[in-house]
Amino acid sequence: MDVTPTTDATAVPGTSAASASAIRLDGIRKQYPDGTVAVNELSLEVGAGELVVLIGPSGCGKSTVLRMINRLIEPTSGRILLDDEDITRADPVRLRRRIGYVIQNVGLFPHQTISANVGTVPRLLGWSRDRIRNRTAELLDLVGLDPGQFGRRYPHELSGGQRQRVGVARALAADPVVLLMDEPFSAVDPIVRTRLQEEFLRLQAEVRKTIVLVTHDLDEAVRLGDRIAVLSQGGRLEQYAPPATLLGEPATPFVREFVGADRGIRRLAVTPVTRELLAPLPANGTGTDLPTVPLGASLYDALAGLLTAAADRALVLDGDRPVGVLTRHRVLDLDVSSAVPNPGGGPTGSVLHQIVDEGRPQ
Ligand SMILES: Nc1ncnc2c1ncn2[C@@H]1O[C@H](COP(=O)(O)OP(=O)(O)OP(=O)(O)O)[C@@H](O)[C@H]1O
Repeated sequence: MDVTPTTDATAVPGTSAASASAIRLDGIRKQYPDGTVAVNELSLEVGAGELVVLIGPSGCGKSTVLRMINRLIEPTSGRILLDDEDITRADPVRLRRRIGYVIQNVGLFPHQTISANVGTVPRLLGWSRDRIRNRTAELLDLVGLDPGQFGRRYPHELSGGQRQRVGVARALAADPVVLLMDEPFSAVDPIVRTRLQEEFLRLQAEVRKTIVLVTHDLDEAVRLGDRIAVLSQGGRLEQYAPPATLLGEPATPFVREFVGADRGIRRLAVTPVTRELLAPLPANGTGTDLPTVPLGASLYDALAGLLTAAADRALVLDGDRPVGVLTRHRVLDLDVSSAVPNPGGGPTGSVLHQIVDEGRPQ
């Protein structure tokens, strides 16, 4: 993706860290008129520039929380703050111009070109035509779509993945302080989805928006989230933690069950190979036939490399320099030793051992 960082946010606003706001949910509650309590007394803080994922079973109130932040749904009680500003009573229309919103299936206007779709909010804000044109081209570039090629097309002339990228570009158009994303990648097939997630992570590294993203997909949550909030019915916050903590130390039986049988494997995907895990290098001249793993790679990738090579040990490289040896058992034992007490009979590292040992070429 051709990414051009913007340093002067007043010239072409849009991609500066300064344009992200912290969010604080302070005891928010939503009771619908029929008596359903969708969210009960939820408090949550999201740092400026942080990507937080809300996850939980269907009907636990994820979308309600998201839509309370941009006031598409009015909280019954509680407060929502952007930085230190209480927005619970702010004008919702003006508020929504500061908050980008990306939904499943994007919701592009079918009879408008891609450029016109991306320029929707800037037009509402009364920007000049030149400024809108420049901004639209910049945003399309940023999400990996050539403005010359795609700007004049209509939504039906794009693939699902391309439309999803346009949705992200449109949400970023007026340099929102917050981006809300409700199942943004779920309408595309798994391969496109993974690619969009990777592109999105690169984009976020560039724009550093404060993002709250709702998903059903734990892998997506683990891949994208700086922190993950697990909700159970009634918008109850079960745990709010970085992915590795959530997988390694589920705080409640609900979370343990929710993160499921393969949490050991998922956890490996978010844990890097560090020097502390390494055995000393083999004696001079030996070990050159071992598979190699870069320092900092995920333990999951390291283990996959070991299994592919049918090897018990890999040489770990810092750049070109070998710095130690990672053994298969070290990876698996690490998972065992860090597993939480497991009275519910859920997964432990020993399950990992079993999966790996049974799946391994003899
Ligand atoms: N307008 C409404 N009136 C009454 N109840 C509602 C209304 N909208 C949502 N609910 C209920 O509030 C609860 C939370 O809904 P919400 O859409 O926030 O859940 P969710 O976690 O986003 O679900 P999903 O993952 O299935 O999209 C559900 O029990 C739902 O039935």
